[in-house]
Amino acid sequence: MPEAALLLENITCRFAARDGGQGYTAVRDATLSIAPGEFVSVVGPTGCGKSTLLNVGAGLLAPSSGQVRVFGQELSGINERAGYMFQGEALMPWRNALDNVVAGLEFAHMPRAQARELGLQWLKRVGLGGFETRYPHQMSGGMRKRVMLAQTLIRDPDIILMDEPFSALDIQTRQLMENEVLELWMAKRKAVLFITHDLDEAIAMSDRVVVLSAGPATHPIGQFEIDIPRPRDVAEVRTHPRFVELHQAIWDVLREEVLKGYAQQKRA
Ligand SMILES: Nc1ncnc2c1ncn2[C@@H]1O[C@H](COP(=O)(O)OP(=O)(O)OP(=O)(O)O)[C@@H](O)[C@H]1O
Repeated sequence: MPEAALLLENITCRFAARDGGQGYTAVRDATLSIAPGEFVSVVGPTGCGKSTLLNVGAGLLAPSSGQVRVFGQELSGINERAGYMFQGEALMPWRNALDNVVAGLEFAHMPRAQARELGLQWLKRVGLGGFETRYPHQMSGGMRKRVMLAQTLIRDPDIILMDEPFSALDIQTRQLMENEVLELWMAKRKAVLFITHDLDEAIAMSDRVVVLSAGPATHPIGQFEIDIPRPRDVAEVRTHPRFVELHQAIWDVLREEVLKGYAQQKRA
């Protein structure tokens, strides 16, 4: 078997309580592997620990126990082979689109002219050719997401970590962006870990969907190969008979957890 691009092995994450109380075990003994070139989505009820797992994979959060391996190497510190696209707005408001896109290259000391050239190419690739001098407040939510996408992909990471990147967008813009991500991914075939609470999105995009249990002590409780042919259009694929079948099968596992998660939130 080829080496996993990203392997989270027996990960447990405990958060200390502020008042010196018991603390909270968000994730317990979770194992998750993503092969090179594989697109894996993780779904689970709200607050179950999806972002926590992603942060562990990014090297932003050290697990309480367990191990992270990146192409076979044990990870300590930031995962330099990964690009990370957050849920919220992560653009620097004082920088225009181009300067936001090339920020990572600048930090990596790429010469300015070369970074600029690459930045303009990437802006074009995400449909923002000619918008390089726009500031974040002069762009729509969808345009800002495109800038974030270019900012993530410009460094050509071998692993792409996405945490509900399109959840704030309206449905049409969201589907356009999902198709764009799939197109870019088909061209480069990097390993993707995609976090979402939207099962339709997960099935439409992925090679494999992993279902997490409700918290505390979240861990994977099911995984499903998405054997629907590519290329896929995320809107059209929803009517594919196999999509409907897979949706039913995954929802059967997820439903119970969503109800548990909801009940816990009401108690909190
Ligand atoms: N730094 C922290 N300190 C204490 N508790 C935390 C911390 N980070 C996360 N948690 C808790 O761990 C649990 C999992 O959080 P996480 O953000 O990973 O869930 P999620 O599945 O990504 O949520 P959502 O679906 O709402 O985005 C939550 O109960 C959260 O309150």
